[in-house]
Amino acid sequence: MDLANLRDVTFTYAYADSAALEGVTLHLERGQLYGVVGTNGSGKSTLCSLLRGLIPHFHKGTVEGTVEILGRNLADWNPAELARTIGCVFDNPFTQISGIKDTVFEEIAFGLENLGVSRSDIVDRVTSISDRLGITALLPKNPNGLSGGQRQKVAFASIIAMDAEVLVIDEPTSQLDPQSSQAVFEIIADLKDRGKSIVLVEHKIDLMARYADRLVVMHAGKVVAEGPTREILAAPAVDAADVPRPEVTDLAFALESVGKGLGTIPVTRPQAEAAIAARMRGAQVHAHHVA
Ligand SMILES: Nc1ncnc2c1ncn2[C@@H]1O[C@H](COP(=O)(O)OP(=O)(O)OP(=O)(O)O)[C@@H](O)[C@H]1O
Repeated sequence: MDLANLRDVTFTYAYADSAALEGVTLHLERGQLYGVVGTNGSGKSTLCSLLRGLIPHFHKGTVEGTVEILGRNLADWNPAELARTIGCVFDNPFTQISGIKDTVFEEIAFGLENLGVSRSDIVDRVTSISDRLGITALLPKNPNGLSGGQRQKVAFASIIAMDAEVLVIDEPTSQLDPQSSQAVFEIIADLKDRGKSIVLVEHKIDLMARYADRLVVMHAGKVVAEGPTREILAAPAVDAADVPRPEVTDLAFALESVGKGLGTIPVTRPQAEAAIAARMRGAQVHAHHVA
């Protein structure tokens, strides 16, 4: 069964003059980490809201076309059941924190209590995710006194702790420092390795290049490309959508344009290092033959 099938979907928010999604046809499989990239306003968050069923129940507007989530038409899902099946981290951590809990621990535990998880399981899950995110020291604190980045980690931890089958994650690292961003990506990659299906919106292209299995490229409400990350980052659709490439990819293209190509287009630093090492070995062998 597929994660999602969208066929010719157009969505216009109530009172908006133009469509936020336009003629989107997209097939998402389970067990993959999909990265969604595109400039501001290209429709990434709207796509997340649709996959999570917030459109059209919460965000009003007109949906045309067909949306199937886990083999079931979106309209046939019970919203509460969909919420349990698909965990969603929103791009604004300020709206995701409940504001009714006195400690970070209770904030992260909140969703688990609603699911009826036992107290000992709650303690295990909250301590384990907090440890991985480096927020153990925050657990006794009041959530209202946290910095933006700390809030973002708590919002992320609250959703991850719930262990949903599918995760839709919108810009989880927008307020995080580089080490914390990396930790968040590693947690997401581990979840994928444990069989979860993940749709992740993120602007940090180097992290996307390293961790996403496949990329969905959006531009002006349309999906303009979808495919394996390395292939997509080398494709012209990325330029047309104004999405930046990783620096190592730009560098490889620049070398190619002056006739000194690496013979491959890397999208991560380890790939670039391997390509350069192979090129240097080739040059040494050549020099040896010439001598
Ligand atoms: N609640 C809303 N009501 C009306 N229009 C909206 C609403 N939310 C988003 N839009 C519009 O829909 C379009 C797509 O917005 P969306 O938030 O999906 O883009 P995005 O790619 O997630 O952008 P960003 O990178 O800035 O988060 C934009 O033109 C935006 O102005």
